[in-house]
Parts: sequence; C-alpha cells; structure tokens
Amino acid sequence: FLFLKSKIRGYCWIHISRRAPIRLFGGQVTSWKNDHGEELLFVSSKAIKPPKPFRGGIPICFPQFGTQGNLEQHGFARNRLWAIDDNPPPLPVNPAIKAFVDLILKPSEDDLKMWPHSFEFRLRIALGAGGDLSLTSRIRNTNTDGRPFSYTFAFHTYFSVSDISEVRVEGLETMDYLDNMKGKERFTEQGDAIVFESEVDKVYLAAPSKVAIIDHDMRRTFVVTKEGLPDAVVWNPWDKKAKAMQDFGDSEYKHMLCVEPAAVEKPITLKPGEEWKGRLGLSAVPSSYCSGQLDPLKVLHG
Ligand SMILES: O=P(O)(O)OC[C@H]1O[C@@H](O)[C@H](O)[C@@H](O)[C@@H]1O
Repeated sequence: FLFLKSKIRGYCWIHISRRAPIRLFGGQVTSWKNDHGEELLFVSSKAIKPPKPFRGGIPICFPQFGTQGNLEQHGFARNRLWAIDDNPPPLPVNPAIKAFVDLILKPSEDDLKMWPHSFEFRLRIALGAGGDLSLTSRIRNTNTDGRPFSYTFAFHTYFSVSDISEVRVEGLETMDYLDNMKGKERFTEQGDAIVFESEVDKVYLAAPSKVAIIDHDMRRTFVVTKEGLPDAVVWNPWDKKAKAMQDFGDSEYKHMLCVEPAAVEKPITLKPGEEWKGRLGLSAVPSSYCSGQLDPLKVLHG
C-alpha cells in the first residue's frame, strides 16, 4: 500500500508504510522511525492540539520564516488543514522511493486577506527503501492579476538526540550566519564542528547541500541534504527559553536539535505561472568511533 488514512483524536493522519505518520493539520510529518522502531524525530510531550502549531516533527514555515514580515511567526502553512493531492503533476521517478503521499495547500479567503496571493503548495513526502525520508515542496504562483510574490521558507526539522551536549554538527564550520539572538547581526563561524553549550538560534547562509548531525551517545549520524534551499537554521532553546515555552517540557531541550533547510536571507520570488521546488532529504546512519574520532569528510562525502 502507499498510505493509510486514519482519524485519531478528531483530526486526520496519514501513515506511509507505517513508519511516518503525517498530520493533515499543518501538512506535518510527526514521526520517522528506523528499522528497529526507534524514533528519529523529536516531538514534545507537551505538544498541543490544533489550532496551535505542533511542537515537533517537521513543521513547514511558509510564506514567512520567523518574524521576517507581517504574518504570524513562521507563516500560516503550519496552521492550516492540508488536503491529499490525488492528482499531482508528475515528479521525476526516483527508483529508491518505496512509498509516498502528496499533499496540497491552497489559500482560503481569510488567508488571502492576510497575504493577498494565490498559490498552490504541493508537498510530496516519500520513504526510501532504506528508510530515508524526503520532502519535496513545489510552490506555484497562481495569481491571475499578473503580480509576482515573494516568500521565505523552512523545513523546521526537529531531530531527536540523546544529549545535546554530546552532539556535533559538521558542514557549517566557517560559514557566515545571522544570529537571531543578536538582532540578526552577521558573523562568521570559526574553526571546528558546531557543539552546543547554550541557546543557539542562527541562520547559516549559503550552507552546503549536506550537513551531518553526529550523536555520539546514540552512535548515530543524521545526514541532512537540501536542494533549492540555500540557508540552514540551527536552533536549540536551552533551559531558560524552554521554561518560557508553554508547549515544551523544561528539560526537553536536552533531547532535541532543529536543523532547518531554509530560504531566509533572500526571499524567493515567483511570477504568475512560475513554480519553485525545494527538497529535504533525511537519512540516519550508524556512526562508529575510530580511536575516539569521527571522520567528518567520510560523513559528508560518503
Ligand atoms: O516557537 P516557534 O514559533 O515554533 O519557533 C521556534 C523557533 O524556530 C526557529 O526556527 C527560530 O529560528 C527561532 O527564533 C524560534 O524561536
């Protein structure tokens, strides 16, 4: 089967291959498991029900990332009911894909009052034979008045990690970033892999198409690939902000890390009839120690 549809607690979920449930509210993947049934994405024990955004999994930020505009934080797509797209335009066939589902979001009349642009947002969520997960977004400008529109975007991916203090992110060293905690000022990352000792909220600019999250305790490496999405946001709220968040446990920051392929610094502009495509690829591979050292080049370049 390709997917199952079920109704849990009054709202609709879809399951592809029993390994990745998707909430139609938000078009949001809420779980991704490996062959051993281990959860790979973080979901807060305090995540709340619609109409609030769901804290965990992979929320979609569109048409605005963060507070960069007049809309609600991270835009409205994560707060809308998506539909199953029964007849999506074809995407190139990828033989590695085992199962997939297509969703679609179109603006309501109320959305058009807030953001006066007509669009079709198609999202394909696919599982590969080895358990890899991919999300492909296709956004089309369907304005009939000839007007272009611009937006910012992110796949706000929450990874489950054993202990944030033991996690390293490889691939972003020496990159320029905007620090959301310092008024979006621009800095350059120094030296080594990124490690976590306090709150982090950074937008890495023109980040590489592959980033690795190395979880020492779990002996697991997440490999994040991105296409069409120049930036990568890295976020962990740490203890103080965790306590201030209603839908997040006080200590949960220890077990999560957001690495979010995104288009933030330069908004994407589409003319009527134009379509943009962005893709997120996730795989979780066992990482092994070799004299206490991981080889970042091997992680990043196979
Ligand atoms: O609480 P929200 O709206 O889901 O946002 C969580 C975080 O999302 C991150 O992507 C932002 O960079 C942070 O600034 C923000 O705090």
